[in-house]
Amino acid sequence: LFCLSVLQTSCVIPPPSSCSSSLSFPGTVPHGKQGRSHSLSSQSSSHKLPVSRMNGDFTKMAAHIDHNVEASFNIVNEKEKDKKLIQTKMATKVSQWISSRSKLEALFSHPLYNLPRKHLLEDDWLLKLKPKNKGGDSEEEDEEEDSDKSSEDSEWQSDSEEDGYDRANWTRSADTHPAWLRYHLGISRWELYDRNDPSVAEVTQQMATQRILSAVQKSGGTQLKLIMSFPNYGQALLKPMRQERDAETDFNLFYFSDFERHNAEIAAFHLDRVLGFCRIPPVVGRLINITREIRAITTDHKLSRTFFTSPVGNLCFHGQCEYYCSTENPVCGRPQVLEVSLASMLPDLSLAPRRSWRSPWRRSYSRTKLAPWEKNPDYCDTVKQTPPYNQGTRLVDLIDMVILDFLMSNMDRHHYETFEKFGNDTFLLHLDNGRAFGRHSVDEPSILVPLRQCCRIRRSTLMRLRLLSLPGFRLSDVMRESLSQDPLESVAPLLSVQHLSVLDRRLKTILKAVHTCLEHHDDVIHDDLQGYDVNLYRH
Ligand SMILES: Nc1ncnc2c1ncn2[C@@H]1O[C@H](COP(=O)(O)OP(=O)(O)OP(=O)(O)O)[C@@H](O)[C@H]1O
Ligand SMILES: [Mn+2]
Repeated sequence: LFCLSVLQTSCVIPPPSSCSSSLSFPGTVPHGKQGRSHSLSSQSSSHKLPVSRMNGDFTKMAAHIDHNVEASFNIVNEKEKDKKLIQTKMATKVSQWISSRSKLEALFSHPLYNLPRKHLLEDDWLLKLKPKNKGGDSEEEDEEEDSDKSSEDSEWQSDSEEDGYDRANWTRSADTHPAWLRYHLGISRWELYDRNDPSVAEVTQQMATQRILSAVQKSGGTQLKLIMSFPNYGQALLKPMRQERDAETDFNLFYFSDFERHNAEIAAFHLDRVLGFCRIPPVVGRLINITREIRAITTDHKLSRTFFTSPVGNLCFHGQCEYYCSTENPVCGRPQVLEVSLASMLPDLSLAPRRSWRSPWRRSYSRTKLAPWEKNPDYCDTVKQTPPYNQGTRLVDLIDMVILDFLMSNMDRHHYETFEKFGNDTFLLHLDNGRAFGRHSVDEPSILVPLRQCCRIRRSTLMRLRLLSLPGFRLSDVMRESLSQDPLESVAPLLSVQHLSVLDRRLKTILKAVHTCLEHHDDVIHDDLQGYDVNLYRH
């Protein structure tokens, strides 16, 4: 294997892709980000057991149990009753062991979640470190340069330990970078992050625990959001808890007049990852102290002016924004403690501009008007001929997003974004999921309309959905397990049992819709597994 990037000083054999759209064409040399950023390892900290290991363990354990049962039988041969009792005990043990086996680990070890990675060229990375002024890029020179921090790396340095920020001595070497920077440097044309990149777990862990140094309101969008800053210069987008997490959206409310939910932002990140997309920035839950971690440190005067104590003595604020920023719609602590979601910030727009695309299936956002797709059953025929949906993977990317949205009942996907650098050949960012998981008692069939009208789906997506419908990988089970990693789970489950179980129901509906498509059309499958031995990916 060889390594192309001028940045790297050593090469590691690249691991397979952890996310869906980063498929390589068979026969190409895989070239992963681990080959580019030498401090990154392909081992995930949270998923240590590959399934083959677990299967091995299972066989060993089964053999051990068999042996024990046999031995026990010899001793208690004459006592039929005891024999039955032991048999029952052993059977219970085995079933307990099977049920305690991690379905999530098994899922992420499945070949469909470890497809070979697409061959990445320099232009397929969102960001790159500035090239050196001096010629040459040998390892020795890199080290030499790293030690000579006062010259070329000066712009990465900060001596300012005032205000609580860390002293930053970032060089070209990845191990001097904070986790958020390593995560940013890992963003590629086909995925926002690599599921196995340890920096992603580190970013999440740091957002949940690091000291908060600053909190200011984020402009743009309609609801209250804060940008929080951490000592290592990382930042996160905060959305507060505004209603009980299990409160169902009022049936008389339109989709555009509903509060955002912090738990929906968290659960959406997990769902997107479980579906194998990796298109939502890492999100984590946290309990914050409104006085200490917002009011006392904010330099945002517009925000400071909105704090007040409620009649029952809870500390509240409402900020200033287009909707719901009023004394009638406060964000309140108990009495000062508030549940929030923290989403890792994407690279600044000045470094990585993004393009916002209006969804062709956008709702009318009116109480009376219908959107064009609601009036014309053949609407997709037009979309299919309209750039950028007429070539590349844009249409099936949109269908992936529709599947995510139908599962979590998000009707608010009016726009999606892409990184401008990558033009039309890139993944779609699934930002803003705060209005998802609002109702569990009903499903929203209109969210699935693009799939029904277009009848197109990626083969890899369909196969992963089928996998998630099997008892061994059941979507609700892997989601419960994935969410259990979030710190807020210790307060209360992030998704109630009802919200979890509707995931399985909705998954069935999606598979039925695809089945109906397959019965009536012959170009339903976008074959992104062409050239692969599909049997390898069957279950
Ligand atoms: N993790 C992130 N990093 C950087 N920017 C982000 C992130 N998440 C969202 N944004 C940007 O902030 C804008 C507002 O965020 P978001 O859409 O979540 O808020 P909102 O109040 O729900 O907006 P709207 O009312 O328009 O739906 C988004 O359009 C997006 O460009
Ligand atoms: Mn929104």
